[in-house]
Amino acid sequence: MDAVISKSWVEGRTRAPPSKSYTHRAILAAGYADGARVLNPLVSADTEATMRSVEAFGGSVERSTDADGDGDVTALDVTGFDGRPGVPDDVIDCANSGTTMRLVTGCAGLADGITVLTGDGSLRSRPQGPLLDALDALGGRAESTRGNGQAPLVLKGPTAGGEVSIPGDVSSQYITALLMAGAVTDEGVDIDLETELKSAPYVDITLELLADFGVEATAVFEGEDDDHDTADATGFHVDGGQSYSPEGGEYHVPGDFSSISYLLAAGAVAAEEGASVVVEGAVPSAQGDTAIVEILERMGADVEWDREAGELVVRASSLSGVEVDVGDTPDLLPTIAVLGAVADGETRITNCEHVRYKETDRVSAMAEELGKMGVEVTEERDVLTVHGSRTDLVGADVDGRADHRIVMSLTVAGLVADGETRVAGAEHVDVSFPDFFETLGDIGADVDLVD
Ligand SMILES: O=C(O)C1=C[C@@H](OP(=O)(O)O)[C@@H](O)[C@H](O)C1
Ligand SMILES: C=C(OP(=O)(O)O)C(=O)O
Repeated sequence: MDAVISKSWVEGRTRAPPSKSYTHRAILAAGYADGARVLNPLVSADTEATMRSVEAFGGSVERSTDADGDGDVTALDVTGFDGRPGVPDDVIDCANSGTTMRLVTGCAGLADGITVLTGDGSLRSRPQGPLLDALDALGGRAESTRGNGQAPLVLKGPTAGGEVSIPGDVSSQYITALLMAGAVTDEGVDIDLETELKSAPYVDITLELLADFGVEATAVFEGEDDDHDTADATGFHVDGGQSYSPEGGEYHVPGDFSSISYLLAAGAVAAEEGASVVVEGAVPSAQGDTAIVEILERMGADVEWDREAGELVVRASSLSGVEVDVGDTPDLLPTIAVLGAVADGETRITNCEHVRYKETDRVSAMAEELGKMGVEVTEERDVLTVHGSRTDLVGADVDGRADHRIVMSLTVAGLVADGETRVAGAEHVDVSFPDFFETLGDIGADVDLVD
């Protein structure tokens, strides 16, 4: 399916979809528990892969829908496997979801037998090697069928826990996987980081959610580190023998700031003079991607965040290029690249090598696709520089690379490009923001979906 976008103004009130990262963790944590009710879940292709996984280990997931009959899922009632996952009857298909594959690898390490994980072509090309080595070091067995550190994966437990060392600059999801599983091992898990940690706020999300499920895990710091920024951690620790149990038996998922970034970007670049876009459901949480608010401010955008009300307002703004380090916030790169294309001057996106290990190499993808729209972009291994100017953007046929974030960010670029922009692979928004096109349409974007 293609999305065909014409230059348009946006204005109005909209709502953030629930967080993908919190939903994955909440479903799996409920699986590790006796069970729990997950309120305001994101139901998307990726989180459905995590639901299937919990079911494969012996749990169940029931959906409750709105009384108004619109089919919106308001809660997931998860029956858990209480820290002891069973051996799955079949291969688990993690589809396009890196989070599912990594977090479920940790869980598979607890099962007394073999678990096989696979996924789509993109997921089968992403790096799993360090996590497989960690599981081996903990006394389990973990193999890539092709011996290249990529899925399909064959995993054998059970592991009792122990000490592992792992790089921190490939994926923080390895740490999340080991902490979530480590809490229900006999001995607990000590993780020593071999390199600096990238995507650190995602580990903060994990620590926050674990605490809400009554599980204690901590970052380890060396020396005189007073500010205790997780990005500076040298390791992590979780005691074994813990039980997952959220207060009141339920957990509420906050709005998703990676998804919000497209709505804010749309408002900043395509709201008419005097008009605004308001995003509800923007409550503070551990999400690193809340940085989009500060990035927009630095670019000169007129944006206000009422944290108490969970409401963001952005107005028509003229933007200037800035330098942004995305070490903590890899998922913002496509949004920032588009903002940079519209802004005057140079936007340098630094510390971005790990953004190449996503659904696609997003550094190259944004350089090439924005290039097709007339934008001058310079790509280095760890830096993407966008030489922006609103007047340079021209509509073009671009490829969403079967990657939800590339599709959504190029759609936002299409709102300000001269002429028609056609983004191939529009259906992939179902990974994190299934209602993306409807939401944009509701605030005035001229977008048609065509087969
Ligand atoms: O743990 C998570 O929920 C995520 C961690 C990040 O990945 P890496 O840690 O692999 O950078 C992020 O890019 C991904 O979208 C979600
Ligand atoms: C990289 C992403 O997710 P995952 O790693 O779960 O595939 C993403 O949502 O941008």
